[in-house]
Amino acid sequence: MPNITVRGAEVKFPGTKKHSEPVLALSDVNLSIPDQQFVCLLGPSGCGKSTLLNLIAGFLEPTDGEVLVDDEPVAGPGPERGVVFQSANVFPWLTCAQNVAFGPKLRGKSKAEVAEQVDHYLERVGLLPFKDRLPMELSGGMRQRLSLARVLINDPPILLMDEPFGALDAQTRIIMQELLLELWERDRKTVIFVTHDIDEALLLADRVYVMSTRPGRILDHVDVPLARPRNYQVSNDKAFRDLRQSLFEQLHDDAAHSANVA
Ligand SMILES: Nc1ncnc2c1ncn2[C@@H]1O[C@H](COP(=O)(O)OP(=O)(O)OP(=O)(O)O)[C@@H](O)[C@H]1O
Repeated sequence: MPNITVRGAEVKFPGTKKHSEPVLALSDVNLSIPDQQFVCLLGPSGCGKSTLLNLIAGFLEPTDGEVLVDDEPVAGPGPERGVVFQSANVFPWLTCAQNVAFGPKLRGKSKAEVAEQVDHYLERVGLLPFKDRLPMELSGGMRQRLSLARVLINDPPILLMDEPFGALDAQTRIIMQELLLELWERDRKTVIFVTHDIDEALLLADRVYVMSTRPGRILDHVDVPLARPRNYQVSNDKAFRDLRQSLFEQLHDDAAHSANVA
């Protein structure tokens, strides 16, 4: 089972015609994520959360340092890392069932096996009654469920999620967070989940990594001692409220400090 190590990672984007200065997006980032841990990367907009996730996904290479999965350097995207993006990643011309079948079909699974798996994963995300619908007939939350099913059917041991519920309304967002918790309780995949929402991070994570304003560094990590299984009511716990306050202060102080030195 894989674990993830990021050592001394730096990402510097070269200057472009529009922005002639290079952008130092990440500086000396170190992480060690054991199997089955649910980790949130928490930080303000533009601090480099997506850049860090893209490094681990293998979409980007570090300009310094290294990223290892199961002690092997990451040399590009791989089947053991499933990625869920903020906007639903689905083919609009395929039905829900066809969308979910896409991955296993590509891997040459038999028709019967694919059909059975498609039903199973659509059921798990609550979309089985919509299997013959097109994505445009679904709500935003349902489309994101479909994205999740498309990734889960490939059964990657690692899930990389980039603000997957960021575009959803508050109620749908809670339902999706609880669905993700339920799926995770059963599968215990290693999850790295990007968010700028403190409550979301505390509801979901075993460990929250707090990132600084740009260039992104890991300021701190906080282990979340709240009992599992969790649902949204955990936010009424005193421990939750205390952690929320302390994370808020940490993010606030870092933002104030960088505003003063800017
Ligand atoms: N391809 C790129 N070329 C140049 N600069 C980039 C590129 N991608 C990201 N950046 C810059 O790197 C910094 C970090 O961006 P990133 O998207 O990782 O932040 P983020 O924390 O995920 O932000 P948000 O929460 O708003 O999505 C930003 O200043 C961004 O403008």
